[in-house]
Amino acid sequence: MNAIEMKGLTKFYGKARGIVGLDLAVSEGEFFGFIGPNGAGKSTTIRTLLGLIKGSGGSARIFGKDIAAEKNGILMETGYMPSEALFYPGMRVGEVIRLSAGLRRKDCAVEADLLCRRLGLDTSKKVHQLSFGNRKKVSIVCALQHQPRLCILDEPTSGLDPLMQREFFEILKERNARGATIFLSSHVLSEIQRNCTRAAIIREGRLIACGSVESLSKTSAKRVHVQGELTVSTLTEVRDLQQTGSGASFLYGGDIQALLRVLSEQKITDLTISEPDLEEIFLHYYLDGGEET
Ligand SMILES: Nc1ncnc2c1ncn2[C@@H]1O[C@H](COP(=O)(O)OP(=O)(O)OP(=O)(O)O)[C@@H](O)[C@H]1O
Repeated sequence: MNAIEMKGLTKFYGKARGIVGLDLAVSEGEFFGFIGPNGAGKSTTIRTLLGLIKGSGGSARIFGKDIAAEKNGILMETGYMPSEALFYPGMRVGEVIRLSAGLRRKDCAVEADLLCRRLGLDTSKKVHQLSFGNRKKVSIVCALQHQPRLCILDEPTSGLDPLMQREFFEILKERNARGATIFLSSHVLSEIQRNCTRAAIIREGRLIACGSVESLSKTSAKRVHVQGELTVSTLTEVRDLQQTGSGASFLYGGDIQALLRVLSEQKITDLTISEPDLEEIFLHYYLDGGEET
């Protein structure tokens, strides 16, 4: 069963583009990454998907239910963590967490306590006195305490220190191992590469790639490191050219024979051609125009 299904999902803010014609399906049990730079449309996608803002076209389903018709039922089995961590000022952390559990009409006290201990969150503090990172922890507890079937997390790790990020992903992996579907938006490609099995890339409101993290890394672009004197001006499809002390490094998306011909005519002493990592794939899709899906 698909945990998430979008067909032609579109949102315009007046005349301004939010997202256009998104087709995306995420199967139940997946750990899915949603990648895009600032303003690409990640939050708009998530908010439209959850019915928090009204779409301008297309449809969205969660566990087969139409978001427009069955919003309350869907929200009961979904945990949503927004990218901002905003709460009513003056409330204590424990009160915010209990209020959030109350919205689900569920006693989540045991799980909330466990999450707070794992994240090192002091429930007696007032939320407005917390740092951004600690407010993000409150959001995590609110999103996960009712042990939802689907966790939709919008840039969840921004503001968390590296130790907390590690603990957070441990928690998500445990949930995922128990069957929960994780849908996570991020700019941090290394965390998508480490944790997700599939991912989609969004650019200017449109999906430009979707597939296993492994297959996304296998685009035509290669990372080329060369030692020695190098001129690549005769080659097209060269991106992200960086001169290093003794050579150069660049992303190459063109014909490999043309590359080898150019390199063979130059005074190079060493050559490495490797698969780019997700960080570099992202550059390929954004600098190069990428490959449309
Ligand atoms: N309330 C709004 N009114 C008008 N335009 C909006 C509104 N919210 C978002 N947009 C526009 O929609 C587009 C997508 O924004 P969105 O916040 O979804 O991107 P994002 O990928 O989540 O970005 P970020 O990583 O910065 O959070 C942007 O061009 C943005 O300016």
